[in-house]
Parts: sequence; C-alpha cells; structure tokens
Amino acid sequence: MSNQKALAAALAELDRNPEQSVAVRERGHCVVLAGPGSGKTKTLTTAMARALVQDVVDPRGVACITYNNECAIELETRLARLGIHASERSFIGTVHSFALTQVITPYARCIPGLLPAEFRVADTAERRSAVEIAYRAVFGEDQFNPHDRWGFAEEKRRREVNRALPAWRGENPELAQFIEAYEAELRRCGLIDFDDMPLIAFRMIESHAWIRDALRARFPILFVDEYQDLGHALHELVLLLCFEGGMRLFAVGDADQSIYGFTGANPELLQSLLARPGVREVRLRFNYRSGAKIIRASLGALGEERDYRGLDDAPEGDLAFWTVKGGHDAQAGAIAASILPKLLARHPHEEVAVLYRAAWLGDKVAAALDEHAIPYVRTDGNALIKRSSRLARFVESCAAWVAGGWREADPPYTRLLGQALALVFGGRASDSEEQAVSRQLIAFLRSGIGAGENAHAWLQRFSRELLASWRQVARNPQQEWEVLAELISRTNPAQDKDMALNIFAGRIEGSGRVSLSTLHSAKGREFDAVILFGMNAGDIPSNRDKKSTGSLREARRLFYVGVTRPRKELAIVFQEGNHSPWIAELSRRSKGNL
Ligand SMILES: Nc1ncnc2c1ncn2[C@@H]1O[C@H](COP(=O)(O)OP(=O)(O)OP(=O)(O)O)[C@@H](O)[C@H]1O
Repeated sequence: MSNQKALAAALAELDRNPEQSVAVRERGHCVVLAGPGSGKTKTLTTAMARALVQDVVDPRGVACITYNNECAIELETRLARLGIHASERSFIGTVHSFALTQVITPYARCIPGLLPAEFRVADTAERRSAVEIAYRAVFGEDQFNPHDRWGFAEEKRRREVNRALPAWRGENPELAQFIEAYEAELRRCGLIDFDDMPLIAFRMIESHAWIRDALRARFPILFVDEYQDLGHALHELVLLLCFEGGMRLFAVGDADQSIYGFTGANPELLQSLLARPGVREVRLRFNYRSGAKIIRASLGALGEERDYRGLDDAPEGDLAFWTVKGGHDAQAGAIAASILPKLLARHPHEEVAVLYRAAWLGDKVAAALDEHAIPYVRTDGNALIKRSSRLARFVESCAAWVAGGWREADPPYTRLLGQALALVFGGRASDSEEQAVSRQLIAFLRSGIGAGENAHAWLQRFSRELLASWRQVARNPQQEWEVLAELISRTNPAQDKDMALNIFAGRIEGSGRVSLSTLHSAKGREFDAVILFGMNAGDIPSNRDKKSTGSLREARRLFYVGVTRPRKELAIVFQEGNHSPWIAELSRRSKGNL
C-alpha cells in the first residue's frame, strides 16, 4: 500500500473515535492522556504520518522520541505499516540517540571547548574508573565504597538538569563536586556517558538559540511517546524546544504506566505539560485491546478507580489462575508442559508472550521451553540478541536476509544499508562512504546465501569481513562492537551452543516464536495471550519494593502493565499458597462490574 493509501485507511479508522480524530488533526501543541490499549500509540503514529504527508514539506521532517530502544522498535514497526521509515525526514529513536545524533554530533564541534574533538561514549570499565578517581579527588581515601555514593550522585545528576539554579550547590554541595569531578575525568579521557547525552544537549540548546532554530528548521514537530517514562532532562529539553524554540509538540502518555522511577522518570512531568499555554488536552476513553473481564482485572491490579471501558461488542476475554506446587523452576516447567501448549492450540506462537520481572527468571522459562522444543524470542538482558542493541538487531536482520529473506525483500536491503550507515557513521555519510559500505555489505550478504554455514562461523566471518574494516572508518561516538564478540562466544560450538543460521535469525519455517519478555520490556506491546510467570508473594512486590511507598506503587504499576498486555487471554502463574497479595483484588474485580 502507498503512504497515501495507508494513511487514508488509518485516518478513516480513527475518525470513528471523535477524540482520536481531533488529536490526529491538531495543528498546535497536543497532549494525549489515556489508559492502556486506548490507541495512544496508534494516534501518535497516524498523526506523525499525517504531518509528514500533509503539513511538513520536504526536506523538513519530524522527530519522534521515546524512552528506550524497545519502544523505539515498536514505533518503527508501526510506522513502517504506514509507509514511514527512519530517514533524513523522520528521526525515530530514544531521547539519548536524539541528543547524540541530532544535537551533539552535528553541533558540538561548533562550540569551542565543549567536548574533545574525537569524543566517544564510555564503556562500563571507563565509567567505573572515572567514579573512583573523582571520589578520591573529592572525598580522599575513606572507608566508603565510591560506587555506593555514586548511586546518590547519579540521582541528583538526573534530577537537577539546570545547574545554574541555586539548588545545584545549595543542597549537598559535595555531591555536586563529585559529579563535576567525574565528568571532568571523563572529558580528560575524551569520553561522555549515557546520562551526559540529554544534559549536554540541553545545555547546548539553552545557551545557543541558533541550535534551537536549526532543530526547528529541520523538525518543526516533535512527537513523544510514553512521556511518563522520560526523566527531567528530556522534559527540560521538550520545554526548551517546544515552548521557547517554537517546535510543535505532540505527546502521549499514561501516568499509571510509569515504571522507570529508578532512572529518574517522574509521571508528574506529563501532567505539568497541561498547564502550559496553548496545549490541547485529549483524553481517550475506550480500551480497544482487551476484553471486559481483563479490563476489570486490570483495575484490580492497579488498585485504583479509572473510568475505562471496553468496546460493547468485544468478547469478555479469559482469565485463568494457575497454581503450581513448587518454586520458579516448577512454575516454568508447568508453563512449558501444560499452559503454553493449551494457548498455542488457540493462538499463533508470535501472539503469545510469557512475562516476568527479571532476566534470570527468563533463563528458567527459556530452559523449560528448550526442553519442550517450543521456539521463542527473548526480550530481556540475558537474550542472545539484545533487543536494546542496534548492532545486535542489525546482525539478526542480516542473518534473516541471508537465511531466505532476500527472496521477498524481508528485510529490504535498503533498510539493512540504512542501519549499517547509522552504525558506522551515526547516520551522516558522504556518497562515497555510502557506496563503500554498500559494496562490502552486499558482497558479504551474498556470500552467505546457500553456504550452509551455522551461526558461529557466519558471525566470525561477519566480524572479519565487515566489522574489521568498518571499525577503522567509524565516526559514530556510540560504538558497541563488543556485542559481536559476545554473540560469537555465546554461539560457541565447543560448548554446544551453535545453531543453524535460520534459527539464529528467527526464520523458522511454518512457525513463529513465543515472546519471552520482562514486564518492563513488554510495555507498549500487545499479544492475544499473555502468561504472567512468578506472580508469587515476595516476588511482586519484593522486599526491595516495600522499602518505600513510591517503590511499592511503582511495582504495582509494573504488575498493571503486565495485566494490560493481552487482547484475549491472561494466565497468571504462582506458587500454591504463596500468591502475590495483589492477585486477590484482581480476581475479585474481574468477577464484578467495572
Ligand atoms: N480507533 C480505533 N479503532 C480500532 N482499533 C483501534 C483504534 N485505536 C486503537 N486501536 C487498536 O487498539 C490497540 C491498542 O492501541 P495502542 O497500542 O495504540 O494503545 P496504547 O494506548 O498505546 O496502549 P498501551 O498504553 O497499553 O501501550 C491496537 O491493537 C490498536 O490497533
């Protein structure tokens, strides 16, 4: 379908909902607030497509930012259905990559003394060393652990974006000194870190009106998804760009789904946008995703009243409680042996997800699924292919192309080339650079077709034939080449970990894969059926969650995010006699009226 046709179809669908229809056509600042499954992301992606086709004239474009890479991938996928791909006209990515690739990389060199000429992003060891050196410089040799103290400093660094304010030195001046010494040490080594990215971008935009103007010239509209999860640095950036710099803002969010407090997110920032002049507030009322029973259960999960309704003609949906004798291993075993097979008889693999709190629980489910030969794809920190790594996902896409994708252009070669250019040059490449990368990439990809290589050997060649030369010419300050070495070691045939290339790439004929994901990474996604694994007392909430009212509320919101992912079926798995206290209210509410 052409962009125009796909857009017309999407607009016609939203026209049946007056609030969505208003939001999508708004030409001033617009903030959409609504509960799960109400179509916030759909409204945002349609509004973005409409703006690109109808409001913003080429070569100007739009920027769309969100909290983490998983959300960015979800947005990319949905925008691709509307014919929109990341390009010179549309930036789609995280706050950090916006700060790095759209502000710092192009403009930092115009500001003398701001950053070293050849700066790059520090790795973990470099950050730790800078913390230790800064700690000694400020506090001398004492008995405390510098990294424990850094935890407090990090929180202050994320919260207090504007250092010109008296609070920066007024409250806890030693922490301010510690942060400044840490940053000075990084700069001395030619480095910046992850948290530096929005902070440096903020300072650049604040002090140099011409950068604001340049950004507005390129991106007259800024779209922000999942606003509730963005911390102070992004909020300050948005205020500068949109309320002082003249960009138009389109933001969507849901304070009830705020689950990144530990990284400095604050749901009140979303609410505060509404008080700004000229902001249209749109509230969406319907949950298009889930059946009424699941919506009722979700309000029990949240433990608060909300006026959310399902569609009148939507099926009720199904809710099942699976009590298992035994701990996590037994529960993972029950999922693989009994619960999943039942769900897979009714839903395709790719429409079923198992969600859990932490990656180590994902290991248990993965082991149980391996035993039962159920194919899966993991979205957690222990996944073979880390969804948060652009390089890992590029390698996976290349493998999918070699393992048969080339026949139906899935993925299309142009997308692979775009990803390669972004990885090597941070997105800005000359014609000759583009041609050189393209020649190398296509030669390498073609050589793999029909070669019968397993993943390990193919990855080794990838490293030798592509990455070795790309590393020599790379200009992208955020490099993650070590990800490939990790993939090579984690497919080591000597440890019986190698696999066929099509399995590595997830191209398994006739069958999709079940998703295994942490609750955090499942945000923004939806499935026909969802299994919540390990919903035991002591796991959710955990003792750590109970340390403060704030963390307890956040754990409950995380539980709510999990419960609101399914369209049709929710299965909750826990240990017999040891269920999470929140399950009782969920069960009670699921039976009653909304
Ligand atoms: N007007 C509409 N008509 C039909 N379906 C819709 C409409 N709006 C949204 N949907 C569908 O509802 C589902 C939920 O939409 P979407 O993911 O955009 O919601 P959301 O508010 O972003 O959810 P969450 O906050 O839980 O991530 C999707 O399957 C979407 O296609």
